[in-house]
Amino acid sequence: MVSKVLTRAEPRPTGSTRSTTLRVSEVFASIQGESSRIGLPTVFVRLTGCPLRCVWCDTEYAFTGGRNRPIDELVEEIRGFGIPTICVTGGEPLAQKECRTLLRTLCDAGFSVSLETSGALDIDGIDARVARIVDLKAPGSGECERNRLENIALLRPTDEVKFVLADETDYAWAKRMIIEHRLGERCPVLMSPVHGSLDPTALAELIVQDRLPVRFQMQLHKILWADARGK
Ligand SMILES: C[S@@+](CC[C@H](N)C(=O)[O-])C[C@H]1O[C@@H](n2cnc3c(N)ncnc32)[C@H](O)[C@@H]1O
Ligand SMILES: Nc1nc2[nH]cc(C(=O)O)c2c(=O)[nH]1
Ligand code: SF4
Ligand SMILES: [Mg+2]
Repeated sequence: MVSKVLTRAEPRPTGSTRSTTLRVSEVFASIQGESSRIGLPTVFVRLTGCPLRCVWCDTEYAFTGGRNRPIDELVEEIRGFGIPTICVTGGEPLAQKECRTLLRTLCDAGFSVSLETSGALDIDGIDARVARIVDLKAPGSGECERNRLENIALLRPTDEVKFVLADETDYAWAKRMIIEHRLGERCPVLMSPVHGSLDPTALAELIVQDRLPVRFQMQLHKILWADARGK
């Protein structure tokens, strides 16, 4: 039998994840509370930092802090949960350019990966195996002018567009966006009330009344665990 003899260290593959780090706020297992994956046991990777300031953001603690973590160490921790479904979120995950390396590495490792992103950054070039959940920020968020409308043309059927609505003015805006950009023809469209702001029943009634081709959602984890961190 011929065995391979190593006489010197093998060169590292380019794009090594050993030296590549990401600033990470938290890693935890929970039930997916949003998107079409709602209800699935999921490992969440929350990256630190966000260039937006949505007035109703429920994750302000992720704007700062966290710690720098090598991607390979992060993937090992994720593997340790024994859950095949991963959600990379933040903060705004795409604000760190190495987020794309993490997404690819997780896909290569066989995980089913989704990404929660604000829609303010370029979603081009992200590994095609990732389900991109792209928010379109309504006026009530205070960040509407940050929407990167070029992202719409990049959406695939495996992605999702999401509207988080604070009031009926936001709803009317979202309805116009869906019609104007024919969003329903590109991918599933989600609509949620801002937690504690727009009455969920009122939103549900509007959707039925207008026959909107969207999926209504409420954040399942808040029904289960209120505003607990790491849930
Ligand atoms: C915390 S953000 C992180 C990912 C990315 N920055 C974004 O905005 O999509 C994750 C999701 O939570 C939603 N979210 C944040 N605060 C919320 C609230 N008070 N009520 C309902 N959804 C909220 C966001 O709209 C987004 O879809
Ligand atoms: N359970 C649970 N599901 C979620 N889906 C998306 C979340 C997020 O913060 O991006 C989230 C979250 O924070 N918790
Ligand atoms: S983009 Fe996401 S993380 Fe950033 S402020 Fe808005 S909801 Fe919060
Ligand atoms: Mg959350």
